[in-house]
Amino acid sequence: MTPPVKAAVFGTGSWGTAFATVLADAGCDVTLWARRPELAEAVNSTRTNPDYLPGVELPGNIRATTDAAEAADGAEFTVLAVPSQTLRANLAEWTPLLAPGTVLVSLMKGVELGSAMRMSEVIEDVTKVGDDRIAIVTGPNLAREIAARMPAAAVVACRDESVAQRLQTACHTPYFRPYTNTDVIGCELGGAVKNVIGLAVGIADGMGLGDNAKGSLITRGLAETTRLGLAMGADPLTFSGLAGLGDLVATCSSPLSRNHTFGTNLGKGMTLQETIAVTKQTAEGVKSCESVLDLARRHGVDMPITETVVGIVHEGKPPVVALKELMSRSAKPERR
Ligand SMILES: NC(=O)c1ccc[n+]([C@@H]2O[C@H](COP(=O)([O-])OP(=O)(O)OC[C@H]3O[C@@H](n4cnc5c(N)ncnc54)[C@H](O)[C@@H]3O)[C@@H](O)[C@H]2O)c1
Ligand SMILES: O=P(O)(O)OC[C@H](O)CO
Repeated sequence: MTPPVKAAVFGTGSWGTAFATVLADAGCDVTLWARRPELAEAVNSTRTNPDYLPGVELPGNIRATTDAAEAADGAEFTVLAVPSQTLRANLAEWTPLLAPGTVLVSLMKGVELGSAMRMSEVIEDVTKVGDDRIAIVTGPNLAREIAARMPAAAVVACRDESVAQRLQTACHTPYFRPYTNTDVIGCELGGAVKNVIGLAVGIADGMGLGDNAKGSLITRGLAETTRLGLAMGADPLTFSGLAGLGDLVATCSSPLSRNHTFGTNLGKGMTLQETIAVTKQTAEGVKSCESVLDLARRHGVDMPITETVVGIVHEGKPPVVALKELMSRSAKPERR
């Protein structure tokens, strides 16, 4: 009998823990790295993650540790599930510990501030591992639903399709259906920009603007994501798939989305500081809206919804003023 695939998951937050559950349910032997000893201890002794996924029973083949070397040892897949803006510093510590030949897997949906790098680019930059050994997982995957074993499809993307297929097998369960893709740029952009559009839709919901506004923002949000993707060499078809439309719909319609909820609070009139204070987990779009706009400018792409979100979140623009500006932009054909 072949031994189980060994996977390490760095990050014991909502998605790290939920994806560890997927891997374990698919038969992998999973080691979960946690920052805090009390959380690692709680995972091992109660088989739950009381801080991030209370009430969800974790499989027996997940073991938590705060020892990064122990987690990384022998892992065929090294999964990274930390906030996008801390990844570079985290990886600098973990790189010497990585198992030889391991495939690095990003679960993150953000763009680095300053460098405007996608997460796979940060991973390549820090570890010097080739892009044929860097994969991403993305799609409509709200952690709490996945942890409850509710059905979802996902995308596993890697430039090397055979690596994507290995990862697909390692995380395929009766409730989690991963599809492979080799368009890493498109898949990563879909995941990062949908958080920004999720903020915009949340703001509109909080302002009570209705479902036509929501449908319009989702569609025009996808249009500006696709424009950026095209300028960066992505396959435009990726954006009508799970990493694009699929994730946008889930994020923009679910109260479980942190980005959507963050936007809703702003739209209802909370200040940025008040909204941050009530947000306990990572809402990537809050920081990545600036790096996505940076990317758009570097590529000469117009992204009015992203620009509007940056205006509201980082420049103190009142949502009603931002709405008026967005609606009074010059008239144009839909496909431009
Ligand atoms: N939660 C979801 O439904 C979901 C689904 C798909 C993708 N994602 C993406 O996965 C990534 C992680 O999200 P999450 O939901 O697990 O976030 P989370 O806020 O639930 O957990 C973040 C984890 O990172 C750790 N962390 C925070 N600061 C750190 C630091 N400086 N160094 C090391 N670790 C640190 C926290 O302790 C926690 O374990 C994000 O990019 C998010 O967009 C989340
Ligand atoms: O909670 P959010 O807004 O980070 O969204 C979670 C996932 O990315 C949805 O696919």
